Amino acid sequence: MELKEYWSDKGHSRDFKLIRIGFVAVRFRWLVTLLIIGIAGWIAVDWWVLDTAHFKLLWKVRLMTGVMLTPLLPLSYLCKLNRRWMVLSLFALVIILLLFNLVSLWSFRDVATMPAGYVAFPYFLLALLAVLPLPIRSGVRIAVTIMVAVLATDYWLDSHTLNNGKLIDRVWLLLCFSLAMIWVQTGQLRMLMDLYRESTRDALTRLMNRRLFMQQFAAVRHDSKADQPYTLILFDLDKFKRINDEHGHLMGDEVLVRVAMTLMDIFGPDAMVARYGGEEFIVLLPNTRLEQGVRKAETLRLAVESQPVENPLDESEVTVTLSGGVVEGHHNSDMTELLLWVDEALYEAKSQGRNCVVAHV
Ligand SMILES: Nc1nc2c(ncn2[C@@H]2O[C@H](COP(=O)(O)OP(=O)(O)OP(=O)(O)O)[C@@H](O)[C@H]2O)c(=O)[nH]1
Repeated sequence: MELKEYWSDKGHSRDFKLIRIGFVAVRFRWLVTLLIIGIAGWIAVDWWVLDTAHFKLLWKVRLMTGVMLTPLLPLSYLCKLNRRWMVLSLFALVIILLLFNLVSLWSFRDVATMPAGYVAFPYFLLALLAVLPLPIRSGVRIAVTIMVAVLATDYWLDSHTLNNGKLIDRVWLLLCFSLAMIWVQTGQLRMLMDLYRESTRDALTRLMNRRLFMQQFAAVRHDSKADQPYTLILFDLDKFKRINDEHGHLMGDEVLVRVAMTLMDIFGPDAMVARYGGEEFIVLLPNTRLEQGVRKAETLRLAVESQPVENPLDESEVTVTLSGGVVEGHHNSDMTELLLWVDEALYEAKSQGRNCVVAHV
């Protein structure tokens, strides 16, 4: 995992972004529910520990905060669909809670006599936000917003000076909590990413699996413009059963891994390469015409044929060949039909004696 994957979600795949946002939305909803209950429920503690005049002011502030937080519950369902909504909801949550903190601290007037539980709210908030699997950049933004707001509140309510021991203690403690929050958030992001990779990658070749490929295929088809065709190529290793039978399954596995690496080398990062089935590989080339797709498929076929695979056990070598079918798709093409046609083209290549590429026209 690269550092930039932790830093921001820019490099994340569209599919993973949606999954992460869905995950954040559910946790966000629970967080808001917990805060509404907790902030309103604390009225009982206020009644117990505060004098009547103070209590009469603070219970209204608590109820008002609960009311302001409530619209975030339905908003969390929109977050699931769109990153902007998620950012907006998180921002609204932090601002409402910082306002609550400001009014609650202001209501004490004399900061020196304030009970510890009330001063601890910003730390509690940082701890709660750690449950969200956010990239470091988002965590830093949240931490900076909370830190600036808390220090400004302190400055305004307390001594009106920045040269004050208590303020330095506050900064130090806020920094520690912020770092802990970012550390836990990144850990959650990493866990989510690992789980996602395990569920979308083929265990042997590390190519994307069929499930993810079909999602990506649907997305490319949906996004492609009328004048931007894409090409689908289906490859199948020739007489692969014989390799397994004559050289063992370990060698068969080695062949699959080597072919997967050659596929990645030839088609590059813009193509979507997946293991479609046992010894079948599928490639989607966005913004590519049929002739270009056929040329690329030929390049791959020649590369595989010219690179014998070494047996990891006895260092003998096996020459492998594959056949391919190619089809061109458009934004209004039917996915099932395209898959059927590419399969027919591959079948035709097998019928023509294997080790060749056939285009569906
Ligand atoms: N080693 C290994 N073999 C696999 C794997 N997945 C599928 N196979 C084998 O792939 C073989 C596919 O054989 P067939 O479908 O008969 O096709 P073929 O021998 O390639 O013949 P043609 O496709 O007609 O050229 C079977 O023997 C499967 O056991 C795998 O992950 N590892």
